[in-house]
This record gives sequence, structure tokens and C-alpha cells, in this order.
Amino acid sequence: MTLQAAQKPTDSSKALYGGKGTRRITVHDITAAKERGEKWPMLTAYDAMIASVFDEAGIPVMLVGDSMGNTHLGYETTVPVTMDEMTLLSAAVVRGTSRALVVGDLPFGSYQEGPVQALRNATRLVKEAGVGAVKLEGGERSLPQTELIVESGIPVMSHLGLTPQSVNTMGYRVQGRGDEAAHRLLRDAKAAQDAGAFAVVLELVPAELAAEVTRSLHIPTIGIGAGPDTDAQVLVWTDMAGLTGGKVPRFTKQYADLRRTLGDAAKAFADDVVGGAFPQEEHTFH
Ligand SMILES: Nc1nc(=O)c2c([nH]1)NC[C@@H]1CN(c3ccc(C(=O)N[C@@H](CCC(=O)O)C(=O)O)cc3)CN21
Ligand SMILES: CC(C)C(=O)C(=O)O
Ligand SMILES: [Mg+2]
Repeated sequence: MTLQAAQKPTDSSKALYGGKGTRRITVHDITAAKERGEKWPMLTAYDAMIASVFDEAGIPVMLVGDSMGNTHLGYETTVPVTMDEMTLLSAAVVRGTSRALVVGDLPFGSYQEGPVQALRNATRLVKEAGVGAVKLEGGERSLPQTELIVESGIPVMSHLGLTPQSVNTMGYRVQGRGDEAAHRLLRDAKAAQDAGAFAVVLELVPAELAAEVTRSLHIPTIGIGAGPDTDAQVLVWTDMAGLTGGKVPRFTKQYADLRRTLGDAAKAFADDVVGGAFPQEEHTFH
């Protein structure tokens, strides 16, 4: 941060979270937040109803993650997710929001062939779903893709560290441990920034390394299992709300117990039906 920026009084009305703005947030607003030293939250969303809840709560950036593959579509991993699935759910999230910047994940197989394929699929998410930006996994290996998409006018969010689309080669392990791996990650982050990415997700990396990457970049870092010193934090919404079935990653904090709440509601309804307590007169037409 420049001395001048540091001395400027903070204008809290501009804040990404808790600010007064009602127009849709842009990638320029995201960049400005880093200059103000402001931390911000991001959540995944996969449909219009939930997206509208988070939009009303003031969540400034929503990611239509390919994590929909395991959270909503019943796949074991994100690997099978298709462009058709991403486009359908991204369009729903855009329709459910009026303020949040909506970022669409490019799914596995939609950009690995090269920059032309990547641009075609990024363009599809912009034109058919209306997303404001796309995200793709990989640093140096995805540079030609990032450059062409950004040059064509679509903002790109990069995703480094644990990249779940590579689960079949890397597994779900902490990334960037040890000097060589740490240097490689720092190099990837700088390469993504140089290629024009507006932000970088750091997934499952040591906090010390995430802090160093955050200090080294002028674009914001968004951590998930990357410690407290990234510019932003992201969680899969069903994890943080206690709705995901089975095991959730240790980096998740659970802010609600929706799985229990919804299960209890379903049982209460079922008991009323079986016992004849529902419907009553007020639910009935004559
Ligand atoms: N529901 C959900 N939440 C997520 O955070 C998430 C998804 N799905 N799908 C896509 C990826 C996959 N992610 C994962 C998956 C597994 C671990 C995991 O098992 N982590 C171990 C730590 C491993 C280690 O210590 O090296 C853990 O115990 O949390 C982490 C992130 C994150 N993403
Ligand atoms: C975990 C986040 C960063 C993601 O890529 C997803 O939800 O798909
Ligand atoms: Mg993803």
C-alpha cells in the first residue's frame, strides 16, 4: 500500500461488506478494497434462492463453484461437472442477485485443451449465464488461458494450492510445504497476476506462505484453509451452514446446523400428516 493510500481516511460507505452501495460490484471494487486494506467474505452459491439470501446479507462476491458437483449433483468429486451444469446454475445465481459479483468456475475439461477452448467456455458463462468473472485452476500451466480470456474482456480469478480438479494426480493434501513447493506457489501467484488475474484463491496452503503471497501481490488473495492473513476468505456455503452430508474439511467453521433443522422440519411435517394434524381449517379451501 502506498503512503498516500494509507493516510487517506477510510470511507466505510464504499466497503465491499457493510457499505452502502447498491449497484452490482465489479472487479475494480475488489481491487480498491485491497488498496484500502479491507478484508471481505466470499461464499459459494448454486441457485437463485440461496444466492438471494446471501445477496440480502451483503455477501459481495459469490462463487458458483464446481463444488456443486459434490454438494448438489451427487458426484464424488468436481471432476465430472460439465459446462451445461455450470451454465444452468450460474444463470440462476445471477438471477438471484442484484449486488454481488458472480464468479463462475470453469469446470474440468473446459479449459485444459488450450486458450481457444478456455475463451469459448468463459464466453459462454458470460453470455448465457451473465457472470461477471470466471475462475480457473492452475498458475503457470494456465497462463495462456488466463491471458487470452482477460485480453478478450472477461475478468479471471486464479485458483492455486490444492486444485481439486487435479485430485486424481495430487489428492487432497496441503500444498506448498517445503521451500521448493513454496517458491513454486509464489511463482504461480505472480504469474497469474502478471497474466491479468484480478484475484487469486489459495486453497489448503500453510498460513505463513499465504501471508507471504498476500504481501507480494497487488491483487487480493482469497483463502480457504490458508490461514487468517489473506485479503478475503471463502467457504462452501453448505459446509459453513452445516448442510453438507458426511465429512467436511477441517478448515470449515460451521455457523448453523441446517442439516438438523431441515431434517427436524421434514419429520415434523411427516408426523403431522401421519397423525392427521395437517392440514387444518386455515390451510383448506371450500
Ligand atoms: N463441500 C465441499 N467443501 C469444499 O471445501 C470443497 C468441496 N466440497 N469440493 C471441492 C473442493 C475439495 N476440497 C477439499 C476436499 C478435501 C479436503 C481434505 O480432506 N482435507 C484434509 C486435510 C489434508 C491434509 O492435512 O493434507 C482435512 O482433514 O481437512 C480438503 C479440501 C475443497 N473443496
Ligand atoms: C472452494 C472454492 C474455491 C471452489 O473452487 C469451489 O467451491 O468449487
Ligand atoms: Mg472449484
